[in-house]
Amino acid sequence: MLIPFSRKNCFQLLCNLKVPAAGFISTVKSGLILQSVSNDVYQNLAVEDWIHDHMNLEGKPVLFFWRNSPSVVIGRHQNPWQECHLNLMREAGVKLARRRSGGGTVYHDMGNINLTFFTTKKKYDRMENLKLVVRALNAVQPQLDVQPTKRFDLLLDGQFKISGTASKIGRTTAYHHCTLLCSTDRTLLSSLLKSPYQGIRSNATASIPSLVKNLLESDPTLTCEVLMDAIAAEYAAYHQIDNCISLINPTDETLFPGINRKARDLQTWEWIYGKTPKFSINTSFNVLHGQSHLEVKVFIDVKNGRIELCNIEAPDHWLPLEIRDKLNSSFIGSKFCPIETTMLTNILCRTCPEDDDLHSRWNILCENIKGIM
Ligand SMILES: Nc1ncnc2c1ncn2[C@@H]1O[C@H](COP(=O)(O)OC(=O)CCCC[C@@H]2CCSS2)[C@@H](O)[C@H]1O
Repeated sequence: MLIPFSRKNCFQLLCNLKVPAAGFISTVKSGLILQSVSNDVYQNLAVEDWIHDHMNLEGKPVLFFWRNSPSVVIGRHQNPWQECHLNLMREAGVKLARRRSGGGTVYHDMGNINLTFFTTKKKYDRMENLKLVVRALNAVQPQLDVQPTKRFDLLLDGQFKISGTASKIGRTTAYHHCTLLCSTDRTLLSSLLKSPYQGIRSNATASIPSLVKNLLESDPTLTCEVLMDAIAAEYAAYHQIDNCISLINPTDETLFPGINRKARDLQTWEWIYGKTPKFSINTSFNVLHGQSHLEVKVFIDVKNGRIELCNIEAPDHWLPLEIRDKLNSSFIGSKFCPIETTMLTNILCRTCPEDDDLHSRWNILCENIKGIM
């Protein structure tokens, strides 16, 4: 990829600084346009946290561009089992991240641009930011019909969503972040954002699905680089700052002291799954027994991502009551997660009577339970 002159220039400027780089970041004069060199969703979300927590944005707004390798990003108060196809994501190596802002679930890949507009709380204005993006899009392609909606989405041709918005408002500073679909894999997007898990009840925020489209499908010249350059130019003109994009490395502790810790926190099971609002599952599956099918019912309550209550109901002749009771009680307190369940059920299985038939039923049951995680 060719780095435009303005980007390379700024990067060199940042690298050649004599003063500590963190000093540079926090002593910005009038505004700054940053772009991450990382495609790691946790590292990029950590940059947002860092700027939000450490920068004085008074009179110095910041625009941050970032792109990620394939990831699903859920809102702060969402339930990943309700929002996405976790099994498919594991198979396809797609990361799951929980962001600090509210709202719905989106899919990211290198064809999706994320924009974060950092301001003081007073200057926070999502519509103003979206209008700026629309002006930038129309500057490169005047024929594009893009409009912001009341929900702060951007719609192409009045019906296709090309951008979704979320925000975080702190005590003094705030950020508005949004996506921009340029050339994302739409097939993967829609298959990953469909939950196969049945019978979940919760008060978690639900996403609002839309028809989506990529800008590149309307005009093949609208690559991510072209779009970022156009938005940067519009932002620079609006804020009367240099049209210069500074490349930043989100693992650079000299620039962002403490940032790697923030990225690690965002990657923990406790944050991604453990912050899911309390939910319950009421489902069932059929198992083959001789020539007929039997129904196994499952009721599970999950709090902080851990099983608080478990009730597996199956006919006694298929699974003896004492074994079911053992399974139900040993699940309590464990993570609602297939890896932990595999470990737990393997250990428990060794305590079962040595009976091949029983072991095979046990395996069927455990595979089905893991299938709902
Ligand atoms: N990347 C992307 N861009 C736009 N729309 C998308 C995207 N991925 C999925 N969707 C569609 O939006 C809905 C969810 O819409 P919903 O309105 O529920 O949620 C959002 O829009 C949240 C936007 C969060 C933006 C943050 C910015 C940086 S980190 S993530 C989903 O079901 C799809 O139909």
